[in-house]
Amino acid sequence: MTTPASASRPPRAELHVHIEGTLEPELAFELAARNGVALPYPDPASLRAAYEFEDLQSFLDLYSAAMSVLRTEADFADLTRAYLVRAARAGVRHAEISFDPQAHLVRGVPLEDVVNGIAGVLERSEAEHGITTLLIAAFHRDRDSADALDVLERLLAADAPIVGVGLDNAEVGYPPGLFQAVYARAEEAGLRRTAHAGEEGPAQNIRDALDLLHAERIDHGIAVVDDPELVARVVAEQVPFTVCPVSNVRLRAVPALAEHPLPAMIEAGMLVSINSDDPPYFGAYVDDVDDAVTAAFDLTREQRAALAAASFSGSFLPPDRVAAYLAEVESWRVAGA
Ligand code: HPA
Ligand SMILES: [Zn+2]
Repeated sequence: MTTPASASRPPRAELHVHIEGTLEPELAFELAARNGVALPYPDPASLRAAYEFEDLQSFLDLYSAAMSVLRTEADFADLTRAYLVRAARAGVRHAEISFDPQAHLVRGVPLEDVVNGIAGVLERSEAEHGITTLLIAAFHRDRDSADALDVLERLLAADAPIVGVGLDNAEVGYPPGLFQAVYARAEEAGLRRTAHAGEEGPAQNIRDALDLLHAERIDHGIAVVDDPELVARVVAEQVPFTVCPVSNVRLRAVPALAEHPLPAMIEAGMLVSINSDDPPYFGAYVDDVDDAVTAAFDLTREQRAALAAASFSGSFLPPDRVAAYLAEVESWRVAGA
Protein backbone atom coordinates (compact mmCIF):
# COMPACT_ATOMS: atom_id res chain seq x y z
CA MET A 1 0.00 0.00 0.00
CA THR A 2 1.87 3.08 -1.21
CA THR A 3 0.67 6.62 -1.67
CA PRO A 4 0.04 7.47 -5.33
CA ALA A 5 2.45 10.23 -6.34
CA SER A 6 -0.56 12.12 -7.73
CA ALA A 7 -2.25 12.26 -4.30
CA SER A 8 -3.08 15.68 -2.94
CA ARG A 9 -1.15 14.96 0.23
CA PRO A 10 2.38 13.71 0.70
CA PRO A 11 2.95 10.37 2.42
CA ARG A 12 3.86 11.21 6.00
CA ALA A 13 4.72 9.92 9.42
CA GLU A 14 2.93 11.03 12.55
CA LEU A 15 5.44 11.21 15.40
CA HIS A 16 3.43 12.99 18.06
CA VAL A 17 0.07 11.47 18.91
CA HIS A 18 -1.17 10.28 22.32
CA ILE A 19 -3.33 7.20 21.90
CA GLU A 20 -5.50 8.26 24.85
CA GLY A 21 -5.92 11.59 23.08
CA THR A 22 -7.46 9.89 20.04
CA LEU A 23 -10.57 8.85 21.98
CA GLU A 24 -13.56 10.10 19.98
CA PRO A 25 -16.65 11.03 22.05
CA GLU A 26 -18.72 8.37 20.27
CA LEU A 27 -16.25 5.63 21.24
CA ALA A 28 -16.03 7.06 24.77
CA PHE A 29 -19.79 6.58 25.17
CA GLU A 30 -19.66 3.10 23.66
CA LEU A 31 -16.93 2.05 26.10
CA ALA A 32 -18.71 3.76 29.00
CA ALA A 33 -21.82 1.66 28.30
CA ARG A 34 -19.77 -1.52 27.87
CA ASN A 35 -17.95 -0.98 31.17
CA GLY A 36 -20.79 0.51 33.21
CA VAL A 37 -18.89 3.78 33.68
CA ALA A 38 -20.82 7.05 33.95
CA LEU A 39 -19.61 10.06 31.97
CA PRO A 40 -20.67 13.49 33.27
CA TYR A 41 -22.23 14.40 29.87
CA PRO A 42 -25.56 13.24 28.42
CA ASP A 43 -24.24 12.34 24.94
CA PRO A 44 -21.21 12.51 22.62
CA ALA A 45 -22.18 15.91 21.23
CA SER A 46 -22.20 17.47 24.71
CA LEU A 47 -18.81 15.94 25.46
CA ARG A 48 -17.42 17.29 22.20
CA ALA A 49 -18.90 20.70 22.99
CA ALA A 50 -16.81 20.71 26.19
CA TYR A 51 -13.60 20.70 24.13
CA GLU A 52 -12.89 24.38 24.74
CA PHE A 53 -9.64 24.88 26.58
CA GLU A 54 -7.95 27.77 28.37
CA ASP A 55 -4.55 26.17 28.65
CA LEU A 56 -2.75 22.81 28.86
CA GLN A 57 -4.10 22.04 32.35
CA SER A 58 -7.76 22.56 31.42
CA PHE A 59 -7.26 20.09 28.58
CA LEU A 60 -5.41 17.59 30.79
CA ASP A 61 -8.29 17.64 33.31
CA LEU A 62 -10.86 16.61 30.70
CA TYR A 63 -8.47 14.24 28.91
CA SER A 64 -7.77 12.42 32.20
CA ALA A 65 -11.46 12.26 33.14
CA ALA A 66 -12.43 10.77 29.75
CA MET A 67 -9.88 7.98 30.22
CA SER A 68 -12.11 6.48 32.93
CA VAL A 69 -13.89 4.55 30.16
CA LEU A 70 -10.70 2.70 29.15
CA ARG A 71 -10.70 -0.37 31.37
CA THR A 72 -9.93 -3.56 29.46
CA GLU A 73 -7.47 -4.87 26.92
CA ALA A 74 -10.28 -4.81 24.34
CA ASP A 75 -10.90 -1.11 25.06
CA PHE A 76 -7.28 -0.25 24.30
CA ALA A 77 -7.43 -2.40 21.18
CA ASP A 78 -10.58 -0.64 19.94
CA LEU A 79 -9.07 2.77 20.65
CA THR A 80 -5.91 1.92 18.74
CA ARG A 81 -7.77 0.41 15.77
CA ALA A 82 -9.98 3.51 15.46
CA TYR A 83 -6.92 5.77 15.33
CA LEU A 84 -5.24 3.65 12.64
CA VAL A 85 -8.34 3.64 10.44
CA ARG A 86 -8.54 7.43 10.59
CA ALA A 87 -4.77 7.91 10.26
CA ALA A 88 -4.71 5.79 7.09
CA ARG A 89 -7.28 8.15 5.60
CA ALA A 90 -5.02 11.05 6.53
CA GLY A 91 -2.19 9.57 4.46
CA VAL A 92 -0.17 8.44 7.49
CA ARG A 93 2.29 5.70 6.47
CA HIS A 94 4.16 5.46 9.76
CA ALA A 95 3.00 6.35 13.29
CA GLU A 96 4.96 6.62 16.54
CA ILE A 97 2.24 6.39 19.14
CA SER A 98 2.61 7.42 22.78
CA PHE A 99 0.68 5.98 25.67
CA ASP A 100 0.59 7.06 29.32
CA PRO A 101 1.00 3.91 31.49
CA GLN A 102 0.70 5.84 34.76
CA ALA A 103 -2.69 7.27 33.78
CA HIS A 104 -4.08 3.73 33.76
CA LEU A 105 -2.10 2.21 36.61
CA VAL A 106 -3.47 4.81 39.03
CA ARG A 107 -6.98 3.72 38.02
CA GLY A 108 -6.19 0.08 38.72
CA VAL A 109 -5.90 -1.03 35.07
CA PRO A 110 -3.14 -3.65 34.82
CA LEU A 111 -0.12 -2.60 32.77
CA GLU A 112 -0.28 -5.81 30.69
CA ASP A 113 -3.86 -5.07 29.61
CA VAL A 114 -2.87 -1.61 28.40
CA VAL A 115 0.27 -2.78 26.58
CA ASN A 116 -1.29 -5.93 25.11
CA GLY A 117 -4.40 -4.08 23.95
CA ILE A 118 -2.41 -1.44 22.07
CA ALA A 119 0.48 -3.62 20.90
CA GLY A 120 -1.77 -6.45 19.69
CA VAL A 121 -3.38 -4.08 17.19
CA LEU A 122 -0.11 -2.37 16.24
CA GLU A 123 1.37 -5.76 15.36
CA ARG A 124 -1.10 -6.07 12.49
CA SER A 125 -1.12 -2.42 11.52
CA GLU A 126 1.14 -2.64 8.47
CA ALA A 127 -0.84 -5.54 7.02
CA GLU A 128 -4.29 -4.19 7.87
CA HIS A 129 -3.90 -0.42 7.59
CA GLY A 130 -0.73 0.09 5.56
CA ILE A 131 0.87 1.90 8.49
CA THR A 132 4.11 0.88 10.17
CA THR A 133 4.10 1.75 13.86
CA LEU A 134 6.30 2.12 16.91
CA LEU A 135 5.14 2.50 20.50
CA ILE A 136 6.46 5.02 23.05
CA ALA A 137 5.81 4.90 26.81
CA ALA A 138 5.38 8.47 28.08
CA PHE A 139 5.79 9.39 31.72
CA HIS A 140 3.89 12.07 33.57
CA ARG A 141 6.25 14.87 34.52
CA ASP A 142 3.91 16.05 37.30
CA ARG A 143 4.30 12.74 39.13
CA ASP A 144 7.21 11.53 41.20
CA SER A 145 10.08 10.41 38.98
CA ALA A 146 10.56 7.35 41.22
CA ASP A 147 7.15 6.16 40.03
CA ALA A 148 8.20 6.67 36.40
CA LEU A 149 11.36 4.66 37.05
CA ASP A 150 9.33 1.88 38.64
CA VAL A 151 6.97 1.74 35.65
CA LEU A 152 9.94 1.73 33.25
CA GLU A 153 11.45 -1.22 35.14
CA ARG A 154 8.15 -3.07 34.87
CA LEU A 155 7.96 -2.42 31.13
CA LEU A 156 11.54 -3.64 30.69
CA ALA A 157 10.96 -6.73 32.83
CA ALA A 158 7.86 -7.57 30.77
CA ASP A 159 9.82 -7.03 27.55
CA ALA A 160 7.08 -4.62 26.44
CA PRO A 161 7.33 -3.82 22.71
CA ILE A 162 8.27 -0.15 23.14
CA VAL A 163 10.83 1.68 21.02
CA GLY A 164 11.36 4.48 23.49
CA VAL A 165 10.21 6.79 26.25
CA GLY A 166 8.60 10.22 26.37
CA LEU A 167 7.62 12.81 28.96
CA ASP A 168 4.26 14.60 28.96
CA ASN A 169 1.55 16.26 31.09
CA ALA A 170 1.98 19.58 32.94
CA GLU A 171 5.27 21.21 31.99
CA VAL A 172 5.57 24.38 34.06
CA GLY A 173 7.13 23.63 37.44
CA TYR A 174 8.39 20.18 36.38
CA PRO A 175 11.74 20.67 34.63
CA PRO A 176 13.34 17.84 32.63
CA GLY A 177 16.18 17.42 35.14
CA LEU A 178 13.79 15.68 37.53
CA PHE A 179 13.75 12.72 35.13
CA GLN A 180 17.47 12.26 34.60
CA ALA A 181 17.59 8.85 36.27
CA VAL A 182 14.59 7.60 34.26
CA TYR A 183 16.13 8.67 30.95
CA ALA A 184 19.56 7.32 31.92
CA ARG A 185 17.95 3.94 32.58
CA ALA A 186 16.07 4.10 29.28
CA GLU A 187 19.27 4.92 27.43
CA GLU A 188 21.12 2.09 29.16
CA ALA A 189 18.32 -0.27 28.11
CA GLY A 190 18.74 0.81 24.48
CA LEU A 191 15.48 2.78 24.28
CA ARG A 192 15.02 5.90 22.14
CA ARG A 193 14.20 9.17 23.88
CA THR A 194 11.79 11.98 23.16
CA ALA A 195 10.29 14.58 25.54
CA HIS A 196 7.64 17.30 25.51
CA ALA A 197 9.52 20.54 26.16
CA GLY A 198 8.97 24.19 25.36
CA GLU A 199 5.20 23.76 24.87
CA GLU A 200 4.08 25.99 27.76
CA GLY A 201 7.51 26.04 29.39
CA PRO A 202 10.66 28.00 28.49
CA ALA A 203 13.37 27.27 25.92
CA GLN A 204 15.61 26.18 28.80
CA ASN A 205 13.46 23.05 29.11
CA ILE A 206 14.41 22.12 25.55
CA ARG A 207 18.09 22.63 26.34
CA ASP A 208 17.75 20.54 29.50
CA ALA A 209 15.87 17.78 27.67
CA LEU A 210 18.78 17.57 25.21
CA ASP A 211 21.62 17.91 27.74
CA LEU A 212 20.24 16.21 30.86
CA LEU A 213 17.90 13.60 29.36
CA HIS A 214 19.81 13.00 26.11
CA ALA A 215 16.51 13.43 24.30
CA GLU A 216 16.92 12.64 20.61
CA ARG A 217 13.71 14.41 19.67
CA ILE A 218 11.64 17.26 21.08
CA ASP A 219 7.84 17.25 21.20
CA HIS A 220 6.34 20.72 20.59
CA GLY A 221 9.45 22.80 21.34
CA ILE A 222 7.90 26.03 20.07
CA ALA A 223 9.67 28.08 22.77
CA VAL A 224 12.92 27.42 20.89
CA VAL A 225 12.34 30.59 18.85
CA ASP A 226 12.91 32.66 22.02
CA ASP A 227 16.53 31.48 22.11
CA PRO A 228 18.52 32.13 18.90
CA GLU A 229 21.58 30.30 20.22
CA LEU A 230 19.48 27.19 20.82
CA VAL A 231 17.92 27.51 17.36
CA ALA A 232 21.44 27.52 15.87
CA ARG A 233 22.31 24.40 17.85
CA VAL A 234 19.22 22.39 16.93
CA VAL A 235 19.69 23.37 13.28
CA ALA A 236 23.33 22.26 13.38
CA GLU A 237 22.41 18.99 15.10
CA GLN A 238 19.19 18.56 13.06
CA VAL A 239 17.24 17.66 16.19
CA PRO A 240 13.72 16.61 15.13
CA PHE A 241 10.88 18.75 16.52
CA THR A 242 7.35 17.31 16.42
CA VAL A 243 5.25 20.44 16.20
CA CYS A 244 1.47 20.44 16.74
CA PRO A 245 0.25 23.84 15.53
CA VAL A 246 -3.50 23.27 15.99
CA SER A 247 -2.93 21.88 19.49
CA ASN A 248 -0.87 24.97 20.36
CA VAL A 249 -3.68 27.27 19.27
CA ARG A 250 -6.40 25.25 21.00
CA LEU A 251 -4.40 25.20 24.27
CA ARG A 252 -3.57 28.88 23.82
CA ALA A 253 0.18 28.43 23.79
CA VAL A 254 -0.03 30.72 20.74
CA PRO A 255 -2.89 33.18 20.16
CA ALA A 256 -3.68 32.21 16.54
CA LEU A 257 -2.34 29.97 13.78
CA ALA A 258 -1.11 33.03 11.87
CA GLU A 259 1.17 33.81 14.83
CA HIS A 260 2.53 30.29 15.19
CA PRO A 261 6.35 30.06 15.05
CA LEU A 262 6.23 27.18 12.52
CA PRO A 263 7.34 29.37 9.57
CA ALA A 264 10.23 30.78 11.62
CA MET A 265 11.30 27.27 12.59
CA ILE A 266 11.20 26.12 8.95
CA GLU A 267 12.98 29.27 7.78
CA ALA A 268 15.77 28.72 10.32
CA GLY A 269 16.46 25.28 8.83
CA MET A 270 15.12 23.19 11.71
CA LEU A 271 13.98 19.59 11.18
CA VAL A 272 10.27 20.13 11.81
CA SER A 273 7.32 17.80 11.31
CA ILE A 274 3.66 18.59 11.87
CA ASN A 275 1.47 16.39 14.03
CA SER A 276 -1.96 16.20 15.64
CA ASP A 277 -1.24 15.50 19.37
CA ASP A 278 -4.81 14.69 20.53
CA PRO A 279 -6.95 14.90 17.37
CA PRO A 280 -10.61 14.82 18.50
CA TYR A 281 -9.87 17.15 21.40
CA PHE A 282 -8.42 19.75 19.05
CA GLY A 283 -10.76 19.02 16.15
CA ALA A 284 -7.97 18.06 13.75
CA TYR A 285 -6.29 14.87 12.57
CA VAL A 286 -2.94 15.31 10.88
CA ASP A 287 -4.48 15.83 7.41
CA ASP A 288 -6.61 18.62 8.89
CA VAL A 289 -3.49 20.11 10.49
CA ASP A 290 -1.75 19.89 7.12
CA ASP A 291 -4.66 21.73 5.45
CA ALA A 292 -4.71 24.38 8.17
CA VAL A 293 -0.99 25.19 8.04
CA THR A 294 -0.87 24.96 4.24
CA ALA A 295 -3.61 27.59 4.07
CA ALA A 296 -2.37 29.76 6.94
CA PHE A 297 1.20 29.98 5.65
CA ASP A 298 0.59 29.50 1.96
CA LEU A 299 3.00 26.55 1.97
CA THR A 300 4.42 25.42 -1.36
CA ARG A 301 4.52 21.81 -2.49
CA GLU A 302 8.27 21.92 -1.81
CA GLN A 303 7.69 23.03 1.78
CA ARG A 304 4.99 20.41 2.34
CA ALA A 305 7.32 17.75 0.97
CA ALA A 306 10.07 18.98 3.33
CA LEU A 307 7.72 18.72 6.33
CA ALA A 308 6.70 15.21 5.27
CA ALA A 309 10.34 14.21 4.72
CA ALA A 310 11.22 15.52 8.19
CA SER A 311 8.47 13.36 9.67
CA PHE A 312 10.32 10.28 8.38
CA SER A 313 13.87 11.56 9.05
CA GLY A 314 12.86 12.38 12.62
CA SER A 315 11.36 8.94 13.23
CA PHE A 316 12.90 6.11 15.20
CA LEU A 317 12.75 3.80 12.17
CA PRO A 318 15.91 2.09 10.92
CA PRO A 319 17.75 4.01 8.13
CA ASP A 320 16.65 1.66 5.31
CA ARG A 321 12.96 2.16 6.16
CA VAL A 322 13.48 5.92 6.39
CA ALA A 323 15.18 5.91 2.97
CA ALA A 324 12.28 3.98 1.40
CA TYR A 325 9.73 6.44 2.77
CA LEU A 326 11.84 9.43 1.72
CA ALA A 327 11.82 8.09 -1.83
CA GLU A 328 8.01 8.08 -1.73
CA VAL A 329 7.95 11.68 -0.53
CA GLU A 330 10.32 12.60 -3.34
CA SER A 331 8.01 10.93 -5.90
CA TRP A 332 5.14 12.99 -4.54
CA ARG A 333 7.20 16.18 -4.70
CA VAL A 334 8.30 15.73 -8.31
CA ALA A 335 4.84 14.58 -9.44
CA GLY A 336 3.59 18.12 -8.82
CA ALA A 337 6.70 19.99 -9.96
O1 HPA B 1 0.15 18.43 24.42
C1 HPA B 1 0.35 17.78 25.46
N1 HPA B 1 1.21 18.23 26.37
C2 HPA B 1 1.46 17.57 27.49
N2 HPA B 1 0.87 16.44 27.79
C3 HPA B 1 -0.01 15.93 26.94
N3 HPA B 1 -0.72 14.81 27.01
C4 HPA B 1 -1.45 14.74 25.91
N4 HPA B 1 -1.23 15.81 25.14
C5 HPA B 1 -0.31 16.57 25.77
ZN1 LIG C 1 1.67 15.84 23.18
